[in-house]
Amino acid sequence: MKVTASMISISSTDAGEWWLPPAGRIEYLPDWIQASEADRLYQVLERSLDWQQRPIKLFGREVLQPRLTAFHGEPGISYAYSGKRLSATGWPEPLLGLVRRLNERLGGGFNSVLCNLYRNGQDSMGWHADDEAELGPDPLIASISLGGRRRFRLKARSGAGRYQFEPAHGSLLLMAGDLQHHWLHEVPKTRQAVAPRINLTFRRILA
Ligand SMILES: O=C(O)CCC(=O)C(=O)O
Ligand SMILES: [Fe+2]
Repeated sequence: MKVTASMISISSTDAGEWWLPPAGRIEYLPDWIQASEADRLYQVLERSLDWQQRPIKLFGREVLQPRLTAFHGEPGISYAYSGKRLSATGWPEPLLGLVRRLNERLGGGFNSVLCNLYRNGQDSMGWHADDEAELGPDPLIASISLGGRRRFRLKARSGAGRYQFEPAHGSLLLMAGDLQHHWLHEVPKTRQAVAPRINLTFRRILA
């Protein structure tokens, strides 16, 4: 981990757990999925999920999200996201294997996954916290990255700190504790040539 004045860069090969002051925990596991399995997963997911560029409400206006998304999970689970409600219809095969493994190893009770496909450097996700009421007060979010490397940044709501790193192909990032109360995260646009990236954020949506 490289520390500069206001920015902490976590090397993407460093496995570890960090407590972010004043509160919140992240844990990064670069080799959660073996490279050959991660390659296969990327290809299957890119080909088989129903990727769509969905509209969101931004300052009262409808605009298209700058990325493609898909939502899956136990039938009946739905998720209100940026003014839209997404409904799950079940687990396609490759996602079922992943959620079972996460639930066995982490006990997170994950019942849904929001899938993001960043087609190029112009696709992005703006500053936000995963703090919807239906995730409960201190959600555990399990975020798997596949494909190209993109910058993932965290900034304290108080302005007191920033972290950034580039989650590796096949890596798992956990966001836990009261992280979402004190920190925002984003995947910024970049002018660099970057390969497409899939990110899967597994969540437990409370009834
Ligand atoms: O693509 C990422 O790494 C972040 C995704 C994310 O923050 C989300 O889906 O809420
Ligand atoms: Fe998020």
